[in-house]
Amino acid sequence: MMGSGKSTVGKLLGKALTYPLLDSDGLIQQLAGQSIKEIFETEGEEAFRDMETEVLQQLMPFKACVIATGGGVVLRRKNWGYMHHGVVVWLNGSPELLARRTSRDGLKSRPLLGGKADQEQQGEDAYQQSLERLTRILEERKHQYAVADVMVPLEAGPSSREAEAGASTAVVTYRVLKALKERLQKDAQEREEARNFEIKGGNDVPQTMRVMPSPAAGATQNEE
Ligand SMILES: Nc1ncnc2c1ncn2[C@@H]1O[C@H](COP(=O)(O)OP(=O)(O)OP(=O)(O)O)[C@@H](O)[C@H]1O
Ligand SMILES: O=C(O)C1=C[C@@H](O)[C@@H](O)[C@H](O)C1
Repeated sequence: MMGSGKSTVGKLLGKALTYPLLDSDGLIQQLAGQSIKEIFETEGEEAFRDMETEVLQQLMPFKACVIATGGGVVLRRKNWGYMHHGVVVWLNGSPELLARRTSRDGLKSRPLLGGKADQEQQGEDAYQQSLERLTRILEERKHQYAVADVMVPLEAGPSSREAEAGASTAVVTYRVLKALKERLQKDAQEREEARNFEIKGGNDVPQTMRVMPSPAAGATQNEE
């Protein structure tokens, strides 16, 4: 989602893993020679989504890297085919937290939050507008985000002094690393268990697994 910290956390995660960070929004802007806001305005959202899918496809063969995708990448089934080549992380923050961050940054560069190109909105109005849109978008997408391999909450503990801003980037990055490790260990364990299956019941092939003559063959025999 917008403002969840994909670029910020992605950078720190890349450092911790010594992997490069590839940012799909950044690559689209470089290739198009336009900002995301301009692409939405001149070519429309569908054209932007096509570019996003194209960039994702190009990034698919890369291994040992962190990819920060745009938040709308979950919308196309085809994109999941590409994303499942890696481990997909959902940075899950409340609309209130995301609205605080995006409205503080200004909405100008975020077309889906209704930023106006000619006028920067900040303060309470920008917060309310951002909150309303983020709440709707998250509601629409939450089932798609839930397909991610790993979900990491962005909220800080209730007693924390950071409650308003959410957990710090360092804490979120630590949570991502921990969740990734647990997920990869669980996958490895499941693979190991699947490999060690046992065949019970001696050498006899169960009735249900025997190769039976096809009904068509039977019909031919009866006709003779
Ligand atoms: N853990 C954090 N604590 C406080 N502020 C944060 C944290 N993570 C990100 N931010 C701030 O939130 C804003 C959005 O972060 P960032 O640009 O990394 O998000 P994004 O998910 O890449 O956003 P978008 O998809 O809209 O480009 C930035 O101002 C960033 O400094
Ligand atoms: O959530 C979204 O649909 C978007 C998120 C941003 O990263 C950009 O990819 C773009 O503004 C759209």
